[in-house]
Amino acid sequence: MPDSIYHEGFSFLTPDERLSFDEIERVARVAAELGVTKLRLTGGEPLLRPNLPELVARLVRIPGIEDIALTTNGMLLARQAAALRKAGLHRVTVSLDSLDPTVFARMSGGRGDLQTVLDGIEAARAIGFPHGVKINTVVQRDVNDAGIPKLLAHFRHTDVIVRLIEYMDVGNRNGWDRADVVTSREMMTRIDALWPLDPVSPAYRGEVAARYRYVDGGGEIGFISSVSAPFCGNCSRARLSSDGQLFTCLFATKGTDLRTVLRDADHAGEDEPLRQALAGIWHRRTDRYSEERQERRSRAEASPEDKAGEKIEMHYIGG
Ligand SMILES: Nc1nc2c(ncn2[C@@H]2O[C@H](COP(=O)(O)OP(=O)(O)OP(=O)(O)O)[C@@H](O)[C@H]2O)c(=O)[nH]1
Ligand SMILES: C[S@@+](CC[C@H](N)C(=O)[O-])C[C@H]1O[C@@H](n2cnc3c(N)ncnc32)[C@H](O)[C@@H]1O
Ligand code: SF4
Repeated sequence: MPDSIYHEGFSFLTPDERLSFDEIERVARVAAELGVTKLRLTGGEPLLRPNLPELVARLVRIPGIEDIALTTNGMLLARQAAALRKAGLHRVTVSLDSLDPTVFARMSGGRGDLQTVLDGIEAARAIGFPHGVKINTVVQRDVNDAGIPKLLAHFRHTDVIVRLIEYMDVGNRNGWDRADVVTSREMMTRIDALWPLDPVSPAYRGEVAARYRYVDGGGEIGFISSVSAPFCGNCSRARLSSDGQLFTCLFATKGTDLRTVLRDADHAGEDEPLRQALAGIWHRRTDRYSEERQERRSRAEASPEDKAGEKIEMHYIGG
């Protein structure tokens, strides 16, 4: 969220514009009735939402929900980890792009503090989330790629799984250039030369990360190749923004307004309109942005961001 746009005078959502916990819980419950089993709380920064553990406790109780994860920048994690664990959160993913304070500062817009994030990761590990702790690392050429071995070495021989993510053209303002992408194949070659790797079978159909283990027993690592090897064919994710828009693709230009359905006074307390809206959106969806990007590239057309129009910004719908 660049300072130039989200400065102190920026008009953020009012409490009434945001979905309440009751409304989020209701969407999650109806989604679970339709077959959703996994929820992720992301953002924006989810730990800025007051009383987040209360929301977690409510979501955990929904029949059919087997896995609740949280993706966070880690700054407020140390002080909230215990309450989140107590509320029933299954696992935590912390975004961490570098262990070099200068690179970290550059990639986080000069905000945040590396040691505080590391303390948050350590707190989460010490508390012990049942489905574990992961690190999301977005790799950008000549920005943080040289520091990846140091970051991996830090977490080898721990139960923390690092996933290296190809830098994507999300939103409209990250100045993406394909030359900045370090492909998973390239990263894998570099890492394999240091610590040989062996593939591990996917844990579930459509798993986003390709899993590997260090042959020397150093643990597990994942590669997320959304640019070089798109996985739209297996995409099973919908994203609900805090003001109640449902997005069926990370690169969507518009969402569908569920807040109006939730607050429709003529059908107060009825779940059926919400169920129909959710099921209808999912059945109609045809999103395959990353595959289309790849196809344009192979036809040597203009880059997709030239054509895509205003995409939703990633901080609005999470990763
Ligand atoms: N293009 C694309 N990228 C995605 C999608 N889902 C995840 N990603 C990328 O992968 C990163 C990690 O996503 P997570 O949901 O944390 O990881 P995951 O491995 O899919 O999740 P788990 O298997 O639940 O641990 C995101 O921050 C994105 O960069 C998707 O649907 N499309
Ligand atoms: C948008 S953040 C939101 C949640 C939280 N504020 C955080 O920092 O983790 C969620 C994830 O998006 C991913 N992400 C952000 N920008 C990306 C990009 N350009 N390409 C690929 N993934 C990206 C990162 O992996 C990050 O873990
Ligand atoms: S680009 Fe869109 S459709 Fe493809 S995997 Fe990502 S979210 Fe799903």
